[in-house]
Formats: sequence, C-alpha cells, structure tokens
Amino acid sequence: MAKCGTSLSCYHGILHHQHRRLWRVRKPQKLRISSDHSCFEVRGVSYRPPGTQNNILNEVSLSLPEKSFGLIYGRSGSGKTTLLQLIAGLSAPTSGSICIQRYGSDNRPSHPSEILSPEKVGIVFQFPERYFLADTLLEEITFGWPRENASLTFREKLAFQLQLAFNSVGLNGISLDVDPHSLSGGFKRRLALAIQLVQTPDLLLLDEPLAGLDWKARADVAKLLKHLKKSLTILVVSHDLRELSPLVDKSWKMEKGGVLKEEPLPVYSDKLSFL
Ligand SMILES: Nc1ncnc2c1ncn2[C@@H]1O[C@H](COP(=O)(O)OP(=O)(O)OP(=O)(O)O)[C@@H](O)[C@H]1O
Repeated sequence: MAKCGTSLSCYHGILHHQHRRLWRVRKPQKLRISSDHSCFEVRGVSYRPPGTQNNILNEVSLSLPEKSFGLIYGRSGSGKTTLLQLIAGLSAPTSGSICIQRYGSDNRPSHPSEILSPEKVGIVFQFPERYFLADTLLEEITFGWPRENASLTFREKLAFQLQLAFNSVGLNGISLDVDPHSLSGGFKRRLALAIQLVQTPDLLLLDEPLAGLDWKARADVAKLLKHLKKSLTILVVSHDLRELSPLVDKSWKMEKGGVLKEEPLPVYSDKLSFL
C-alpha cells in the first residue's frame, strides 16, 4: 500500500477568549428531516447486570434521526456509558429493544422496525489512546484485519475504506509508519475515530470525546465531529456541553437511577456576561 506524506498537518489556530458566563437554556436546533427518514431508537430499555439486584438503566427510550448529532449528559455514575455499551451490542438489555425505524412523509413508520446490528455501530471509548497496541499507524488501524485468506477484492475494498477514513479525519498528511503513541492528543483521537470509520458504521457512539485534551485539541476534535456529522449519525456522552452544544440536534439528561429525559442543553451565554 502506498504511504501517505510524511509531515504532520498543522493545527488551525483558534482565538481563545475567557468570558464570564451565565447558565441559560439553549433553544433546541430545528432538525431538518427529509420526508422519508430513519431513526435509531432505544425503546424501553432496562439493564441489570447479571448477578446484581438493581437496574442501572430504567425504561430508557430515545429516538435519533439519521445524520443528526445527539448528546447525553448527566451525573457521573448515572448509566450513560452503560447505555452506549448496550447500543453497541456489547451487552444485551434486560428488557426493551434497540432498533432502526423507517418513517414515511406522514412521519408514521413505513416499514417494520429492524433490530440494530452491532456491525452498523462504531464505538470510541473514553481515552481510546490508552488501548493503542501497535507500533505504527498502519498496524493500529488494520489490527484484526484478515491477513492471508481474504480475497484481493476484499483487501482492495478495505484499503479504499482506509483511505476514505484517513481523509475524513484529516490523517492523510501523516506517514503510516508513525508510532501512534507519538501523535498529539488531538491526532490520537482522530486515529481512534478513523479505526471505527474504516468499518463504515451508520451510527457512531463516542464516550467523552474531548476528555483529557487541551483547549486547542478540543476545538479541533469538535470541528472534526461537525464535519463527520454531515455523513453519519453520532451519539455522544459528554460533560463538555459548551464546546459540543453548537453541534447538538437532540439532547437528553441521564438522571439518577438510570432514567433518561429529553432536555435542551444548558449553555453559557457570553452576551449576558455583563450581568
Ligand atoms: N457490570 C456491572 N455490575 C455492577 N455495576 C455496574 C456494572 N457496570 C456499571 N455498573 C455501575 O453502574 C453505574 C453506572 O455506570 P456508568 O459507567 O454507565 O455511568 P456513567 O454515567 O457513564 O458515569 P461517568 O460519567 O462517570 O462515566 C455505576 O455506578 C457503575 O459502577
């Protein structure tokens, strides 16, 4: 496979302002939904880990239209990560279902709902760089790919997908020989996203995508997510409401006891800073 260029792409600088801030409720964005559309839906999901007495999640429901950006926020330990893991198919709900529903122009279901297949879902865990294993970018991203038995056509398809994924996260200017651990924080997150995008998921789940990054890398990753949102459905769990709020189409608050409520985001208002 041909190698990409050898130089790191430059970060775009952004101006950083410190403001006094006040909380207020942000108006939800109007979702532009085409007449015929699909939604990822969590329907009445409860989860109790095997061998335990209490539910972590209780009758959780949400509906996220395709190519929109959803955000779940809420207290630590309320069950947000557990919900992402269920949507990704890493554990099975105790009750309820997770599916894709198609709707017609009258906003009514036009087909029977389909169970969401884990192959259609990509998940990036919190601090994904901690799980990097390989010595080069190429090995990291192709980890687990078929080496010998796959047909040439299949390998060509994977190589094509790899190129697309690298381009879409802006890694195309970096040599595939680079040690993933030597990348900056923001570029490590780009790599973690590319690893998932190679699998061409329909739904991308991100657990705290900005956690542990400096302000510049946070702005960089938020900008990248805005770009990815054009072609993917993204559901994020995060405490970083201020940076992500411009991207958010729908939001939910996970409350104590694993109860999810659709709720607009509270945001900081710089305009009111004189108050
Ligand atoms: N397999 C399990 N068995 C028992 N308890 C569990 C299991 N998995 C998670 N929990 C508990 O469920 C609760 C919810 O955990 P979860 O990680 O989903 O919360 P969270 O909202 O994502 O928290 P944070 O914001 O800190 O990441 C926690 O109290 C956790 O300890």
